[in-house]
Amino acid sequence: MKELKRVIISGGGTGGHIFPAIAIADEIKRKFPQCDILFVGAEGKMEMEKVPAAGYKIVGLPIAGLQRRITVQNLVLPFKLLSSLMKARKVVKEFDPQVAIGVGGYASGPTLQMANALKIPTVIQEQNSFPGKTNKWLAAKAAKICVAYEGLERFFPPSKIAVTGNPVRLEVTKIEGKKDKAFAHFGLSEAKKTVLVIGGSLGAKTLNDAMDESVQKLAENNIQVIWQCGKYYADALLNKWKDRLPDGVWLNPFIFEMDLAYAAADIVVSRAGAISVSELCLVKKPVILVPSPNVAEDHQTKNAMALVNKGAARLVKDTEARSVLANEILQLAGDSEAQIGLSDAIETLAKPNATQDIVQEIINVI
Ligand SMILES: CC(=O)N[C@H]1[C@@H](OP(=O)(O)OP(=O)(O)OC[C@H]2O[C@@H](n3ccc(=O)[nH]c3=O)[C@H](O)[C@@H]2O)O[C@H](CO)[C@@H](O)[C@@H]1O
Repeated sequence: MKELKRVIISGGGTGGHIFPAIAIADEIKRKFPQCDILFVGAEGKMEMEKVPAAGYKIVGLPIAGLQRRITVQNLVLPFKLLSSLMKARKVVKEFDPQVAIGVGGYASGPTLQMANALKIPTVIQEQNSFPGKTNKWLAAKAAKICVAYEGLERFFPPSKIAVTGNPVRLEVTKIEGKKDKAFAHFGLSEAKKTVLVIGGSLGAKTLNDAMDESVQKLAENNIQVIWQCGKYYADALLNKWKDRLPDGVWLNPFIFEMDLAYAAADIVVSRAGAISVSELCLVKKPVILVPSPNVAEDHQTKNAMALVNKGAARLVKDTEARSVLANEILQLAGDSEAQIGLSDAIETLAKPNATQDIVQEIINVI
C-alpha cells in the first residue's frame, strides 16, 4: 500500500473548516503514525490556536479577506496576498509534501496554488452544499474534490468529485456511557431534561437573543440548558447573567468537550453549519435547527432542509427564533414519540466512514 509520509493541510477561519481538517489529520496519523503533517493557516485566525491545541504544528500566512466596506485593510490586501504567496511557496518547497489538502478558508488559496505550481497534487474537501470561493477557485487544478452533498457537479469538474461526507473528529461523537461524566462536568442534574444550544464555532446572536429571553422560562419548566454563546457575545452575556443564572443553566463562550455536551443533551438546538449537521447525524439526538441567514447562498438553510425534508430535524427560521424557540423546545421536550422519530430519522443520514474514505482518496492521488 502507498504510504503517506509528508502532508500539508491548509485552510481555516472558522471551526467549520478547522475541525474537519483536524479530523483528516487524526485519521492520517491513525493509519500512518510516522506521517509528518504541517498545517498552514491565516495569521490571527482561530486555527492558530485550535490546531496546536490538537497537537499539530501550524504556520500562519499574512492573508486576509476583502472587507465589504472601504477600509485601509482593503488597500493593503494585494500586498498581503503577494507576501502570502511568497511565504506559501517557501513553506511548501521546504516541507516538500506528497500532497496538499485544502479545507476551505483564505489560507488554502495561496498554499494549494503554490503546491500546484510546484507539481504537488492537491485535494480539496468541501463541507457545504454550496462551495466557498477559495475551493471554487482551486477546483480546476485539484486532483480530487471530496464533498458531503450530491449535486456539486454544478460547481466542480464531475470526474474529480468523490461524495464522501464530512470528516468529523472521532472523539466528539463517541458519547456512549458518558452521561454521568457529562452531568458532573456541566454541573447538571440527571433528573431533568437537558437542552444543548450551539451557535456554531463562533456563536450566534439570534440564538443568544432567544436564550436570553427564554432561559428563565425553560428553567421554570424543569429544563436545563447548556448554552454556548461564542466569544464575541460572551462578555456582555456573562456580565448580564453573573450571579443571576437560573439553576441548571451553564453559560460559556465555547465548549471544548463537545462529546460531553452531546452526551448530556436530550434535545439540541443548533445553527446548521455543515460539520455541526454531520456531527448531529452521528450522535442521533432530536434537533431543532436555526440556520444562519448570513452565509453564502443561504447554504445553512440548504444543509438544514436536507434533514428537515426527511423528518430528521425541525426547523425554526432565524427571524422567528426569538418569539417561537422556547415554545418549540418545550413542545418537543414534552413529546417523547416525536423525539424518537427525529433521532431514528437523523441516524439514517450519518456517514460514519467519511474520514476514512477521504484519507483513501488522498492516498489514491499520491
Ligand atoms: C457563520 C459561518 O460562516 N458558518 C459556517 C462555518 O460554520 P461553523 O464554523 O460554525 O462550523 P460548523 O457548524 O460546520 O462546525 C462547528 C464545529 O465546531 C465545534 N464546536 C462548536 C462550538 C463549540 O463550542 N465547540 C466546538 O467544538 C463543533 O463540534 C463542530 O465541529 O463553517 C461551516 C462549514 O464550512 C459552514 O457550513 C457554516 O455556514
